[in-house]
Amino acid sequence: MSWHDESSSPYDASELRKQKEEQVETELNPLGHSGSVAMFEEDLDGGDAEKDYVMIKPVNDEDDTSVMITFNQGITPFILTLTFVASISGFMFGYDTGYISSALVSIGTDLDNKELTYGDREIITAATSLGALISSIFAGTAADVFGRKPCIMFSNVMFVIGAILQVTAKSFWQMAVGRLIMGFGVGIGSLISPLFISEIAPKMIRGRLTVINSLWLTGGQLIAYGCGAGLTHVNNGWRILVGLSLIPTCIQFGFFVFLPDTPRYYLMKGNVQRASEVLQKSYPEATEELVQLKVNEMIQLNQSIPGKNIGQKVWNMTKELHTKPANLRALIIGCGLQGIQQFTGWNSLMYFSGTIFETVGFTNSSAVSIIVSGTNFIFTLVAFFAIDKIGRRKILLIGLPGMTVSLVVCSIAFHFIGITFVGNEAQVLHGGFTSWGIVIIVFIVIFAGFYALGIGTVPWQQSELFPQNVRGVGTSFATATNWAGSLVIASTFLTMLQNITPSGTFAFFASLACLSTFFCYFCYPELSGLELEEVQTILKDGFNIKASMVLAKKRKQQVASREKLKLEPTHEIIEA
Ligand SMILES: O[C@H]1[C@H](O)[C@@H](O)[C@H](O)[C@@H](O)[C@H]1O
Repeated sequence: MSWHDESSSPYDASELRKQKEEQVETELNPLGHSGSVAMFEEDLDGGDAEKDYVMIKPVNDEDDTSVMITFNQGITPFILTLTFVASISGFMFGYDTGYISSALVSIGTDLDNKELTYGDREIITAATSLGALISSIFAGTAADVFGRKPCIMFSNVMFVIGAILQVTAKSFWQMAVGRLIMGFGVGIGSLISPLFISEIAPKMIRGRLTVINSLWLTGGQLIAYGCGAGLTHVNNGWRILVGLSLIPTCIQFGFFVFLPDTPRYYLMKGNVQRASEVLQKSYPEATEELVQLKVNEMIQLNQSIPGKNIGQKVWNMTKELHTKPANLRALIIGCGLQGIQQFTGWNSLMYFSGTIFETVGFTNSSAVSIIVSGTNFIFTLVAFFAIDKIGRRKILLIGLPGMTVSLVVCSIAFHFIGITFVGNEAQVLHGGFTSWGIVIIVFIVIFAGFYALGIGTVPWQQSELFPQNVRGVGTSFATATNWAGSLVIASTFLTMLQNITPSGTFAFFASLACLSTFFCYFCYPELSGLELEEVQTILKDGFNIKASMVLAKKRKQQVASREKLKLEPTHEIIEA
């Protein structure tokens, strides 16, 4: 696949600008208002048809190069189909990371005719995270070179090979290699699915649609826990558990044979025709001229990075990502949020909640684990409704303090239970079912709720932070941070329990959650309702928290007051 060569692009930026300004002035300003038009709700052909766009002058637009043309339509079945099919990757992510804890219990002597050692278990668990870390480093660039859709289909192939190797495994190493290959698929899917969804989503519900991926993810974890509990005592039940993962991945592959890639990707490749077709299908009510305007604008705002070959392009993109202030800020936010998501300790509960609950006196630990992952799922659903309406920033700033308090309470409760570790053995001062044990369960469930509402969900909105020309590498860095964090936590949690006690471990997570609240308060602008291209203007000369909140609010008002705007077509929307 070749890179799009800008020199052959039929679009010249200044020509485009002129053309667009003329259109803005003559066609879109029938009432004759002067200056750079902020916003209109008039049909291009001047008819009475339902209005489907607004024109927006972006914030801090010093060089005045662009006028945003945003579709303002509801969601269509086509966009919904694309979203649901892409988010099957989320399900695979959740299911494949979720089934392993129960599979490990039921494998018994099925591999090499001997029990798995503690180290074997760690290797089998960590292999998927390692595979995901490796593939996420390359996935972003691959998505730009080969396309989003072919990469997702490639991840399906990895899932199938990985699952077959595991289902038929007679030896430990075959199982571990199967998990590693499955991890390649998980890493690719975890990056590309949210990226794909954010590129096809209408801006006002982009957050929600991306959360569908997280819903499938946490739902996948819940289903894996449920199936795992049901199959624990079935002979070779773990093979069935792994085999079941083949169904969704084959469905996704089958659908993608017929579905297109994103318009933004087609434009990167210079395929204007295909981009227009997909946009038109996504917004059937938009006029042809409007689609064309949108396409032109996307070309203008998303100039691709120069370079003779892939290596040079990747190098230039990485340079652009680190040297351009808006990109660097996006990178700090993207990696920062993914790091916070992992280092505040949630996955230690996903992987080891059974151990923790047994230690504090619960015999039916798998039931409690299902309650915890069920809470994760339900509050991801709450995030689904809140993320665009209440906004990403607010739910983060509700979630992180809530997590901090829950972790502090757990830390205190662990102190009173008095657990210490001698080797791998937990010794409990006040054993059995105590009131401090109940406090721990209750606050772990509350922690799960606050986690899922904010930091469990928001970091996966990462694609919206980066402009198209560095979106691939940018999301790669952020996703790799996530998997590196997950790997570190999975492999150090038990050691932390032993060395700094459970009370110290939870206090450590609490202090990180507290620091993270400040990070989000100072560095994370409100991006709900903003165009992907508009986010760059926000990050251009600072984190612009205040400006972002004003802008997001105004975008919401625009949508809410469409009727009023028809009567009153000129409103200056944005001031610097
Ligand atoms: O957003 C997800 C989700 O919160 C999962 O429950 C967790 O296991 C993943 O690591 C995370 O990336």
